[in-house]
Amino acid sequence: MELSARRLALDTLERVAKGAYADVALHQVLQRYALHGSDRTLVTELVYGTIRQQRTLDTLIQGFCRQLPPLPVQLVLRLGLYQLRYLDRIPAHAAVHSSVELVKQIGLEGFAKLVNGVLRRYSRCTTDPLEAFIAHLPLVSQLGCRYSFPDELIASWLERLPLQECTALCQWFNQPPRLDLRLNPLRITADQLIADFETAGYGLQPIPPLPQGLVLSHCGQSMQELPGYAAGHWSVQDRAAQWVSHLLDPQPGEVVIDACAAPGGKTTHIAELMEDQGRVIACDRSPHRLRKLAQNRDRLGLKSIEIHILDSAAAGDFAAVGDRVLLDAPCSGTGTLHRHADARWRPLKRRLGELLPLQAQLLATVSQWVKPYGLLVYATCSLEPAENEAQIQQFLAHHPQWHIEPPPPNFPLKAAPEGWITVWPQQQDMDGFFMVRLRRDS
Ligand SMILES: C[S@@+](CC[C@H](N)C(=O)[O-])C[C@H]1O[C@@H](n2cnc3c(N)ncnc32)[C@H](O)[C@@H]1O
Repeated sequence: MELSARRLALDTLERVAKGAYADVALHQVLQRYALHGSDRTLVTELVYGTIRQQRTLDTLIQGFCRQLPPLPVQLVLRLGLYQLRYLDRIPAHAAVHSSVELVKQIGLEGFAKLVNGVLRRYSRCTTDPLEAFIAHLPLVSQLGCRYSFPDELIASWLERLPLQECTALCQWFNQPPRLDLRLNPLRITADQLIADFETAGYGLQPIPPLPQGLVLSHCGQSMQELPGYAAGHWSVQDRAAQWVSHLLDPQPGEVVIDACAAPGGKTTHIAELMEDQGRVIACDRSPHRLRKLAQNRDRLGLKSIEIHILDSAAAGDFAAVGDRVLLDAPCSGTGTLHRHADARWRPLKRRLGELLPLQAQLLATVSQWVKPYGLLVYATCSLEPAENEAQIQQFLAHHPQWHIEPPPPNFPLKAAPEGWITVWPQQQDMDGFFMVRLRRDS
């Protein structure tokens, strides 16, 4: 059974190598073969782990082989080395044997000796061979190979963090993501939800001082199989993302516009905080993602959310309509690299070239949706200053009728002197985020 799990992991990795998103490719495989329990866990771990550690694994492969083998063999080697290096529960002989069998199974038996040789040499090493392979590289590339990140991300972090912090950030992003839930107070109490999970064999702990936040101790199941999902008792949302809606602080009866709303994590939180009273206008340009928002809204039983398919960068539809507006902008996602195993490999500079003008245009347009003296919250799950601090400075320079309103003094996330909040994962043990409140003066 374990061998077939590895074969499915290999098939998924091949699809990702051809350009598929890792989560989409994995989801399709898990669905098609109806995998459950330990097989599901193993395939997920092998796929995400191998993609995440790709640069480290390739550095090892290059160190052991004179030239890189063809891609399918390289993928088998990555999988084998991943098991040897990162998975304590798989004995070395099993990792080597199953990799040799795997390369035979895909019709490349001519490479069985190479796979056997590389994995055996690695498993016999008494010290980590990686350090010798990277010793001659500059510091940025050494860190990139050791923690498996592209040089451009490491270089960007080193501009703002001391070496020790940068290392801690890399290590934090290489941990499997934790699962935070947000309970729906309109449907259930925290005590009841914790009791329901306990009955089903799961530990659920509150996350003080976050009012609706709960952390799940472990999860081998898909979300839908956990207690109370279909009944709308909770949503999945990281604690950092939950703080964004608290910074917005929507009140019952208000008009609140979520300009980039899908799939609705924050929209539904906003409606819950408003006790489902008032008007929550959820806009997004992606009909597919908005369908997910509609499903979440209906599952959670929220009536105050209306959905609009539109380009929020262009639309003037809601001039001075919102008491509060949230712009949870499309961004590089460099604060959530642990959640999307392949995200770190998307070229940052090229992505910023597309995102920065879009974010600026979105800010310019949706700021007009705020009533005089109303509030706008700008948020990203990025750690890149160009998408965050610089974007806000540029907005304020061109919009003198706006100013930053720092969070209230009792707000648990500490703000910079400028009034914005940057959440560094390695310091605060939550997703990386940027959030800021802007007040319209007139
Ligand atoms: C960071 S995600 C939003 C996540 C969402 N707020 C949540 O908490 O679930 C950014 C969203 O912006 C949307 N988007 C990108 N460009 C847009 C535009 N010009 N107009 C409206 N939505 C846009 C994307 O489709 C995506 O759903």
